[in-house]
Amino acid sequence: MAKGILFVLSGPSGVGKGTVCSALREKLPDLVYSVSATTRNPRLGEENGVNYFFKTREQFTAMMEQDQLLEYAEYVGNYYGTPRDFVEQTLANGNDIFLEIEVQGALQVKEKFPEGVFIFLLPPS
Ligand SMILES: Nc1nc2c(ncn2[C@@H]2O[C@H](COP(=O)(O)OP(=O)(O)O)[C@@H](O)[C@H]2O)c(=O)[nH]1
Ligand SMILES: Nc1ncnc2c1ncn2[C@@H]1O[C@H](COP(=O)(O)OP(=O)(O)O)[C@@H](O)[C@H]1O
Repeated sequence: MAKGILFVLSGPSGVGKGTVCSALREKLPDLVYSVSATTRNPRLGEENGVNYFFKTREQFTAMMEQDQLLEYAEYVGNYYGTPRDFVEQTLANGNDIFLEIEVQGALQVKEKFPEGVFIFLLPPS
C-alpha cells in the first residue's frame, strides 16, 4: 500500500496558521490531524486528547526521553511535541496526516521526513 502524505503547516506566531487550519478542517473533515502534546494549561473549551494531550513537565520529559515524540520545541515557556506513533501509523496505513506546528519543530520534521509537504505561511509585510 502506498504511504500517506505528511503535510506540515508552519510559520511565525500570529500569521494565521490556526485560521487556515480551521478552514481546512471544515473543507476536509476526513483528513487526519495530529494532536500534539503540550505542557501549557488547557484554555476554556479545550479538551484533553482533542485539542492537545495536556501533560505535566515530568510527563513530557518522559515522552522526550522515551523517543515518543517526532519533534518537540519550547515555545513561550511551554513544551509542544508531536506524538510519533500516531503519525507513523497513519502514514503506514496509507492515510495522509496534517501537522500544525511552530517553525523549530517543522525543521526537525523536515530532517526526518524530507518527502513531506511543508507549508510556511509568511505575513504580507
Ligand atoms: N513544535 C511544535 N509546535 C507546536 C505543536 N503543537 C502546536 N505547536 C505550536 O505551538 C504554538 C502555540 O500554540 P498554542 O499554545 O495552541 O497557541 P496559539 O496557536 O498561538 O493560539 C503554535 O505556533 C503552534 O503551531 C507541536 O506538536 N510541536
Ligand atoms: N488572511 C488574514 N488576513 C488578516 N488577518 C488574518 C488572516 N488570517 C488570520 N488573521 C487574523 O490574524 C490573527 C492570528 O491568526 P491565527 O490563525 O491565530 O495565527 P497563528 O495560529 O499563526 O498564531 C487572528 O486574529 C486572525 O483572525
